[in-house]
Amino acid sequence: MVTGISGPNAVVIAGPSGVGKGTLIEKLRQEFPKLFGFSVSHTSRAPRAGEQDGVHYHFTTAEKIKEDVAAGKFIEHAEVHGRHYGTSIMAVEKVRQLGKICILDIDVQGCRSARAKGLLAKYVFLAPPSIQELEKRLRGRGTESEDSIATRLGNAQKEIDAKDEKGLFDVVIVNDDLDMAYHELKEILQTDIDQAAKVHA
Ligand SMILES: Nc1ncnc2c1ncn2[C@@H]1O[C@H](COP(=O)(O)OP(=O)(O)OP(=O)(O)O)[C@@H](O)[C@H]1O
Repeated sequence: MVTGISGPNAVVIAGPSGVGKGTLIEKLRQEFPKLFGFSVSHTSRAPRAGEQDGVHYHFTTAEKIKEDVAAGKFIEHAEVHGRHYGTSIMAVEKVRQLGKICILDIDVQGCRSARAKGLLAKYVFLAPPSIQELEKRLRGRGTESEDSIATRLGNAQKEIDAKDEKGLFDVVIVNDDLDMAYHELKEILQTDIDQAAKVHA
């Protein structure tokens, strides 16, 4: 259970790849540069040139991450090519202590885990107007291979089905018109934005 009493709650944004999570997060950060922050993840991979411990990542060992995951200290974790990554409850709590709204861009499984850990947050699901439009956005972004687009679309329906899971999301926003979706997102976060704005006035 996250116990921080001061500072705004976090915001969890989930939704299929290509729906526009990054785009909306960027809009929030541009409009409110001081009010939003990201948690620093843990990783067992070695730092790259210029990467600072505690800034870009908390660099640690696979054993320590596994131990902390077992102890329930992580909201989500994954092993990718033998390297461990994860978001600790403490890392999210640190952002709150700075008076900022911590943005978590995580998948549905990560949301379930965050809920189970009692992470205080607004849980937002971002849905595409249709699968066809999602495909169009993934292609339009120009970052994915055909294989990658197929994988992402294959995963999308399962993610979208989770939007109605009882007790998981506080709100579902359909990202059809970008400005309207952004307006809805800000409305959901208004209390937290006001709280963070007081700290950073
Ligand atoms: N409302 C919208 N209408 C049309 N295009 C949009 C809209 N929102 C986002 N896009 C475009 O769709 C593409 C995918 O958006 P974005 O990269 O933000 O998705 P994402 O959910 O963050 O994906 P990923 O999970 O793969 O990082 C981008 O090219 C973006 O400009």
